[in-house]
Amino acid sequence: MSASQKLGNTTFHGLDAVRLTLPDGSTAVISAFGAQALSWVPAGGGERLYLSPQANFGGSVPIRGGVPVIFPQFSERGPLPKHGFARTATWTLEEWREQPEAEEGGFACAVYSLTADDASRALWPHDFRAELTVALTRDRLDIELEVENPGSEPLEFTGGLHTYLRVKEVENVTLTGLHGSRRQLPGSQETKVETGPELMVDDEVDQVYLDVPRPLLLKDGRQALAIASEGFPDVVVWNPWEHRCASLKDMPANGFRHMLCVEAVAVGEPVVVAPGASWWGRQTLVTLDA
Ligand SMILES: O=P(O)(O)OC[C@H]1O[C@@H](O)[C@H](O)[C@@H](O)[C@@H]1O
Repeated sequence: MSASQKLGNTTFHGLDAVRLTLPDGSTAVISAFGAQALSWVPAGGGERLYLSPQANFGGSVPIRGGVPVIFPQFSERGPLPKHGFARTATWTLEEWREQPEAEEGGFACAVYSLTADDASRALWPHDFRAELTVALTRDRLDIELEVENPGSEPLEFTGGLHTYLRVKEVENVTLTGLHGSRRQLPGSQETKVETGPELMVDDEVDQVYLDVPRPLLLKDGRQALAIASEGFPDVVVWNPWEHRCASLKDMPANGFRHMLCVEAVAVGEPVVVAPGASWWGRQTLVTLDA
């Protein structure tokens, strides 16, 4: 099955989207707007991505939740709009496939592309081709960003996958695997080694961890998630907590209780892609539920 001219096989809150389904009942939904995964439900389980009930699906502002693609600038660390322009661009759907007969319960994927155009060049005067692939297999979601440099100068960017994980109650969650990594202090280049054996969230957290060995493990009661990554050296952990959440128009007042962003990013050092070369980074989520 291929979608040639269409932007998906369904709509989601009015946006063109692809819904991937496996024979075991696992599903994922990805919108062409932002090439953003908006839902992932492994077989027999519940939703694992947080999508704000007040998210704006108008197609011009970022969607609060799922897995926004941050490119070519992380946050406000440069002159571009916050988190770059890829999350507010409509990507081209190159292909979607469902292979229910594939080994180990089937395979499904959707592939999107985004290339430089007049609008992107006005902000960022570079040629590029980005490809975002979302692959669904049993118990597992892989999201991969590939960036090609068709230009004649090196291409430099920061960015990543801003994954909003759904949790039952954030104060009861533990994130393991950051111990020993360097944590960048807010607003500075200084770093401190993380000494805690696991991260617990009981206040606003907005931290960049540099060169983090993977996988990480997120435990949420009887649910657990392994968070692996290749190509993205750094991790951002973000929860706005009560006060900042109240200032976000597209989050309900208690939204912060049900989400934790564990982002696979390249932030400490920009990615540099040589002319004619390409780079890729991937985040893999695997359910390990009891
Ligand atoms: O509200 P936005 O633009 O989606 O950003 C959300 C958060 O994204 C995180 O990645 C940043 O570290 C935070 O500083 C930021 O607040």
